[in-house]
Amino acid sequence: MTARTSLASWQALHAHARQMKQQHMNDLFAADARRFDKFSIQLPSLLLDYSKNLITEQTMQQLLALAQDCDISGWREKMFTGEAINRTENRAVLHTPLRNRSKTPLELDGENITLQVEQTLAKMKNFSDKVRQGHWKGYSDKRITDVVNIGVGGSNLGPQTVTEALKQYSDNSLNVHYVSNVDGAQIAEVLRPLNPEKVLFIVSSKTFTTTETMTNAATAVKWLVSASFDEQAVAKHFIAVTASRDNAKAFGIAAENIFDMWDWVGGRFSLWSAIGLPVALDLGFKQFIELLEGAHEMDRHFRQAPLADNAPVMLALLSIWNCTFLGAQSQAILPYDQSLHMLSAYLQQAEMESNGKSVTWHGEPVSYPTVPSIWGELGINGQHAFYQYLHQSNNIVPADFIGSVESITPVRGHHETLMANFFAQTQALMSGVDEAQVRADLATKDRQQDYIDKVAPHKVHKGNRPTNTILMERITPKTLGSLIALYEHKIFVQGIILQICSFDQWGVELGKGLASKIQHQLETDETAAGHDSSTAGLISYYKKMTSKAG
Ligand SMILES: O=P(O)(O)OC[C@H]1O[C@](O)(CO)[C@@H](O)[C@@H]1O
Repeated sequence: MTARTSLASWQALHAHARQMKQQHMNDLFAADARRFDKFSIQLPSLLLDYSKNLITEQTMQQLLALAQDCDISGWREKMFTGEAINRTENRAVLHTPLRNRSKTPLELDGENITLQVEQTLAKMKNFSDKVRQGHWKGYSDKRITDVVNIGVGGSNLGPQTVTEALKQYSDNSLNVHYVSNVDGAQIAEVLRPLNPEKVLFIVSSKTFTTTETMTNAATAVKWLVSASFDEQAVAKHFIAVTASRDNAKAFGIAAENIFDMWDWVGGRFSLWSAIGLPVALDLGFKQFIELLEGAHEMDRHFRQAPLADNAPVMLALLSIWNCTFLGAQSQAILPYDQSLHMLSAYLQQAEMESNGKSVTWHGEPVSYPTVPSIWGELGINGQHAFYQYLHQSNNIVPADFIGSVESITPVRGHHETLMANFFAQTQALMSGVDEAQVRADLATKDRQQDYIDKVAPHKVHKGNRPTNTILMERITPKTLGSLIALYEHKIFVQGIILQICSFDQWGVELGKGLASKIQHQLETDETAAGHDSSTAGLISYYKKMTSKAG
């Protein structure tokens, strides 16, 4: 297969990038009154405006040529039809059938995937209805009031991001809590106010081997049994979501309390599977289905829209343009809607665990930057914290601004203030203000010349900082489903163009292995052998201090 760098479209983009670095977006906007119309895409759930990027029509044509050379359409079909595109693990990548509300039949290795998905959804419906309606009883025959999801990474971030985003849609039948950190402080804090008789634990782990999750789950079992004095209580208070029934059963979860997921669903793409059960418990099954419908709507757009009008494809191409060709190293996710306060953490895992890699599909070193580091915060909080850096540092940080036309929780006067900032920031990042303007402005304020000379350079904003604006109609289960699926497909397209294996995560294994060896050394008298002097020194110091404290 041709290396990306030897494609004519790739080389042409490099040459074009050199020219574009000399351009300013202000001039591009001045030269073309139709820039917004040309560089925006309107979908039922959202509007994507990407006109505030350092692009021209030629840039977009060249990026689309690259997408075609990389056979995005072909790879997209391979994903949707279940080819084993997760090469290193030889697995299909099938999060899309989890939300295929058209229920299009799909077979994989002789198994009817659609049927398996529908059966699990039916089990989720029965279970969530039963718990929400108070028919599922704890060991002392009391109804469940609190649900604690124990899981980490993809088994936590998806459902928690959605639960937080859709709080306003909950009827508060149940309180849903999340425990992900193995720092005992978190589980202790979550359990402290809860009544064991009324708590249901969901142990969510695709592998059912993740140390942090298993440690938290074991603590939860002890907490329950020490209150109920009955090992049998576990069957009424613990359920599991996993691709490993055997591991869940070995842990002590009753077979009928296990919800299946499958190896063809990646952890960070698993929100749509039974991993989303806390969402169904919190909001009701109907709203969980609406979330799936929103994602399915985006799947259809991604699969059917021509590449030039395809929102996920555009987001991916622009990220590659900004990072691989123009040299940006990080990207900010800046939601202005309070409900999306966990979105940047969610997308951090989705993009960085997928594409933060440095060898190609063929195991050769990649010779170009792959994906940026993803970070972010609610926009308004960011404005009063790190936006200084976005506006005036020497590093260019492309940013996605995400806001809603309508607030879910309208409070008179607030939304306009919020959205005025939302629109102002992308404008300021794009247009900036040059020294002549700064000086003219200070002069109109009757400032002394020596003050103007001193301050003017500090007030210059170079502008020309790329942003995408995603304007949602309103955050609902459906539009949120679409938004998340938009980014999932963006990540897929990035991976194909950059020739990265997006669906494995070998990079998390090395640390896991070392931690288990070190844990043994912490818990026993074994000396901290087999480490570099820094790690050995730290472990010895820790052991000395804990033995003093003990
Ligand atoms: O669901 P599991 O198997 O507990 O894994 C949790 C998370 O851990 C990771 O494997 C990374 O350590 C993620 O990919 C995954 O989402």
